[in-house]
Amino acid sequence: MRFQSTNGGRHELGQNFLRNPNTINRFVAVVRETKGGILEIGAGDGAITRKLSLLGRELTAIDVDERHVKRLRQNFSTIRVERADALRFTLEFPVIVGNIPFSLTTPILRRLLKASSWHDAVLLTQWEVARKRAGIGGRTMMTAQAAPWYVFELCGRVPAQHFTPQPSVDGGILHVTRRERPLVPSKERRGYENFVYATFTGKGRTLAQVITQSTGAPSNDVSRALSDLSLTAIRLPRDLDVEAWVSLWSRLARNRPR
Ligand SMILES: C[S@@+](CC[C@H](N)C(=O)[O-])C[C@H]1O[C@@H](n2cnc3c(N)ncnc32)[C@H](O)[C@@H]1O
Repeated sequence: MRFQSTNGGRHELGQNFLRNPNTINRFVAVVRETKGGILEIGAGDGAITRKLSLLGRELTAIDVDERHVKRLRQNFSTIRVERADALRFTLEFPVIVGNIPFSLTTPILRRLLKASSWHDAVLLTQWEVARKRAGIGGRTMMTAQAAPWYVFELCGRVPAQHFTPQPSVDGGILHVTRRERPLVPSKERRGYENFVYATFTGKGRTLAQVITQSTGAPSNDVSRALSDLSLTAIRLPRDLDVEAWVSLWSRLARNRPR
């Protein structure tokens, strides 16, 4: 069935519905391990909503498409259903989940990582995005910036054939957990993020040169820090893990005027 709404067609809304029961169960099994009320983003025709409603927890389902909202309300009388845009709706829920439109992955993730309310997010995103966020094959700048506050875990690959219509790429289940104790004090977050940005975008032939430039620290201090932290073999910022970023921040960048 071709689906139209005042928000645009199926393609614009990223309406790739999950149809594989094993994948739906796998997704909900990750959510089951979390605690507290749940917000489901992009509930669609309720394939995940149905299983979530069996967890016996408070559940709010949103979708931007009014036809889905109408049908969700008819099918799920005990849960709260709202017609809402995931880029605007409140994120004041302990747990945020969803098979989110692939085209909105980055803005939704950015929004989530800025919000302070939730403690777990379970998202079905494009496989490459889920992999990179989880730091497999190198971290993205966004992950490196967020890592002192969040743990990113990859919980499995979802073949494109498990969706209808079939997207051009596989999906991946990403579980993001807020750290109870951040590895960098939250009042230093802006400075830390700037340091990561400056290092990711900095110029230099070696990591030492890049960090010397991004921090303004003397090159001897940078070389000593990299050696003390056993990081001399690392060539690119994306290959630094969260412990390395945090150590470099506290040794070389935190107390330097910028
Ligand atoms: C990939 S489908 C997932 C549907 C269903 N949860 C499933 O897994 O089969 C994404 C859903 O997000 C909805 N959507 C698209 N843009 C949205 C937005 N900005 N805010 C909320 N929902 C949106 C679409 O209408 C669609 O139902």
